[in-house]
Amino acid sequence: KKEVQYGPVSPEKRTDPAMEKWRDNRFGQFIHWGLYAIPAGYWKGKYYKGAAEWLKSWAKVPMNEWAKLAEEFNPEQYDPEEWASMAKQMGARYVVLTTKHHEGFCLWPSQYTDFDISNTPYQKDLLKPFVEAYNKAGIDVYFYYSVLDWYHPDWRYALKSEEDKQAFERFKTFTKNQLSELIERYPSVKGFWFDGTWDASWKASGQFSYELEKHMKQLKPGLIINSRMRADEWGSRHFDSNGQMMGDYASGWERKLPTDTSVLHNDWEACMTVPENQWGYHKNWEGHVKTPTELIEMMVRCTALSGNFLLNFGPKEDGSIREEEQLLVKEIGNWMEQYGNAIYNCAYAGLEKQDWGYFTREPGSKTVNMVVCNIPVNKALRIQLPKNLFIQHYEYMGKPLSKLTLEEIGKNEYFIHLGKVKTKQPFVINIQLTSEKTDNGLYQKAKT
Ligand SMILES: C[C@@H]1N[C@@H](C(=O)NCc2ccccc2)[C@H](O)[C@@H]1O
Repeated sequence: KKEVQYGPVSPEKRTDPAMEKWRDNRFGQFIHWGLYAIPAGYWKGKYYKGAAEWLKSWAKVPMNEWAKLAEEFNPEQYDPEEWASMAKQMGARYVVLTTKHHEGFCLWPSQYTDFDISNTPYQKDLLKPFVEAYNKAGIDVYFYYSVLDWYHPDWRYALKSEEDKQAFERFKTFTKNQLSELIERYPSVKGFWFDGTWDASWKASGQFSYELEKHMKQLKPGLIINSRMRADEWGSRHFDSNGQMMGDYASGWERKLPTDTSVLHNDWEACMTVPENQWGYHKNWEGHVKTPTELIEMMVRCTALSGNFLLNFGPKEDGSIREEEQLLVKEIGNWMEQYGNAIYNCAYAGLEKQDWGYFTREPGSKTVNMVVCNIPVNKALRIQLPKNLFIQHYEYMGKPLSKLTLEEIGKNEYFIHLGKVKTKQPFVINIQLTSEKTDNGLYQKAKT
């Protein structure tokens, strides 16, 4: 065991209402919006296949040239009410918006930099109407904030000299000032999604990130901060040198999902792109674009392992939403309308995973949701229950797709026979579990 002075600020599994709401939300909308949406993956007529919000890096654009984009930023079609209504239609219960990405451009008028929305043709604060619109829609607002800042003269990747250290001290003060400003200007914000914290300079600032987390939580009690914000004084990130999570949920799951129950120890969230790797708007998506069904299945997998799923949108420079993303709003929204109760407030059900899909359960409920993503060729869904549990009842959630029958095939082992079922989307079957072996559903057919 190492002596860690600047490790966790809050307990690993907070039980306060704000954190309980974070867990209950389960499904969030990520929004990456900034100057990078203007070039949208192209620079001087050349196509860059890398992530569009990193175009400055791929095209090796000097900052004074990149910063000129601010002179063009004028999103006439920006309508946060429309964005909020789409998010609500999709069934997202929280949103995470990039207030400042690695480029350093701020969507709000910050008193600590001139590289912000006030120095664009648009001029007005983009954040205030966004927060109001989403809160009005009943959606919790979180701010993404990149520590890494390509614009700020005092940013340093590493602290190699006394000059570096002095510059980075100024940068840390700037960072603390901006974060305090965001909390003071937008007090209904529920939390922060930190990014851009992988460089040596931040890994050498464990005590600072510890004190910054404390400071922010003093400014706003209940604030929720992701593990990616933190390093400890030994340079360990997300988890301190003794393996204790720092921050309120593990946020290392970027474009990848966990595959086993080892994640259950902490709250966690996976963030996901629709194409293989684009967060900011790119004019031409290359390669595989995930279908609504694929994304629904990812969301279900997260819920089944007690985690949140954060699906990314990249609005265009004018504030409009691309076709592919509008389709997701509609398709995922339809699914959530029917089956959202298998996601919201739900978590790991404690049952052995089966090939046909996922179990989810609202903690404490007798009802287990079986989310079927792969219908077996024998049309039978295998269930293996712990020895003291039996199936008391079973039925489709929502619209019945066929006549279900239950067969006991072994010790606490069952098949639910689907019969003839035709569907294009995952569907849900609810089972009621009981601990006494009464008419455990087997005799259900006898009643009808
Ligand atoms: C949430 C995403 N994180 C940003 C990113 O830079 N990811 C790439 C990356 C991930 C891990 C280590 C270094 C770089 C992307 O631009 C998105 O904002």
